[in-house]
Amino acid sequence: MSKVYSAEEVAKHNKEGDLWVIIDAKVFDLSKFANLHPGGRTVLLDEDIAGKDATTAFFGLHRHEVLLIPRYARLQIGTLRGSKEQIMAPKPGDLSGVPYGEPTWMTPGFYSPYYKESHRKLQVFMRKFVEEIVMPDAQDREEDGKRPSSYVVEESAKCNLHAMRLGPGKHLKGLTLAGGIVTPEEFDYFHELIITQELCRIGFRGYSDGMQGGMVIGLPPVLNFGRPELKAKIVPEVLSGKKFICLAISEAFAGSDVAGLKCTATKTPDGKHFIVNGTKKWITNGHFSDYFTVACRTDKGLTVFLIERGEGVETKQIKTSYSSAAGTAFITFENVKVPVENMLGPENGGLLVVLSNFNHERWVIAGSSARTQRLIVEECLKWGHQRYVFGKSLLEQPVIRAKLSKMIARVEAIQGWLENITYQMCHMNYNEQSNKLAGQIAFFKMYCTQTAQLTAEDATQVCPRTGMGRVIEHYHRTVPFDALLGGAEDVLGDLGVRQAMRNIPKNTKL
Ligand code: HEM
Repeated sequence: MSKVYSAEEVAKHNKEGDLWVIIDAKVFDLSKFANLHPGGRTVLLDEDIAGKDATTAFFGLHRHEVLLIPRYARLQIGTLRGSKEQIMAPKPGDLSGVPYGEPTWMTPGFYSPYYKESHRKLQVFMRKFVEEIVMPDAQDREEDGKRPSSYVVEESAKCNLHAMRLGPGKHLKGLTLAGGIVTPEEFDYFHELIITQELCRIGFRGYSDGMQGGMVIGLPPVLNFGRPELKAKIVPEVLSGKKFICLAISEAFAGSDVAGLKCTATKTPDGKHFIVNGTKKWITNGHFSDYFTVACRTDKGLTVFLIERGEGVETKQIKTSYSSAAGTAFITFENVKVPVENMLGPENGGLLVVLSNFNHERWVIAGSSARTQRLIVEECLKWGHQRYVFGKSLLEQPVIRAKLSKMIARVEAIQGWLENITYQMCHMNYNEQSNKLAGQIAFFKMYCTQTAQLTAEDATQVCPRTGMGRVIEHYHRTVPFDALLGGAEDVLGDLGVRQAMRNIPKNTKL
């Protein structure tokens, strides 16, 4: 491996059965691999490749990570005399050096009024955590479609990541967060935003949801509306990663229209239980959840219950076009006996419980969308820089630059808006947020998911969809989901305008 070869020596190995190439000052023996090469044997035997420096050709067709995979890295037999490796793999935790690859607050030489020392330290912690613990598992689970490994769940629990993902609040009390980088008292929405944005850098939408996406929306009703005894049992089990929870509202019959739900809960004559019957559909994490936060129709309205997996509860995995790692399920409840103590909030007062966490959920989805769009911009800039057509890099082509200009402008605009909303959230109590920010957040999420779809379209014009473009392909395939989750785009836009209508002073005239 440490052997040094001259270009002349390498050039002698230029035929079938005896085939060497140089890639970035490294010499590879592809004699046996040629027959196994996914891109075929003939391309390697080309007179410009066999025995030659194939660096430009290689990076025009492969991601750098191909060379880091052990079975391929082993093909290296030495290095080229007088040359030095130029292309370095990023180390876990590294920031991207690509312009616009990171939000400005993380870009050297830029300033921000929002982020303190603890935010910066948490960002560094999360980047390493994601790249060392989450990313390898995400890649494997994307291949086999299984749920995130228990190892990732346990490591997340060790640093109280599950608890931090629920945002600031009493549930953090007494916990050591990220090894003590931030205290529960100072933990704010910017800390949570950093966690959300670092997690979605893995670029696998379904896996991200599989990582307790159900908990982020299913546990808050328990925290905010559950009886103390129920909370004392369930919250620690879920935050320690021992048990899983999901939010089960939508049905085949009704999605955004929560008033149209058909799943029923009927009180037993002794008043001690409810009997739940009905179905739920598209429930993130439902397939592997132990607990279900379920909205049911009761005699005079809607009531939310915490239902434990057990007799009468069946879950079936739904095949989605994003990933089975999310455990998206169809659930049936058949004569499920639920104690009244498991009611979350008042009987027939479930609508408020369902609506109570929507702003937070939408803000989380929009924050992920903003960061994933940036990842796509970074992918396209890298690709445009390394891919050569008609003798020039793609970035030297004006049509490609025109696409990128729109993508970059959008991604910078949404991060700026996001940070403004987050700052308001840090300074407003729950009621103020509901009154003043519901419209802002609705518009913001609508705008994020609309721009995300434009960015997905633009990116597919810049970058191929498989191999080099696997991140773009996945993005293009999964991006429409965000436009629906937490409220469909058009419904949100309308909600924002209706909130503005309510607040126009009566005496206002042109
Ligand atoms: C160490 C050397 C090499 C290794 C380990 C390697 C490995 C791979 C792998 C794993 C793929 C599947 C697609 C992907 O994952 O990106 C691939 C595809 C391909 N490779 Fe290579 N390769 C090597 C060298 C080369 C060279 C020198 C060429 C020169 C032309 C080449 C041409 C191609 C082509 C044309 C494809 C198909 C690309 C596509 O479908 O978009 N490979 N290679």
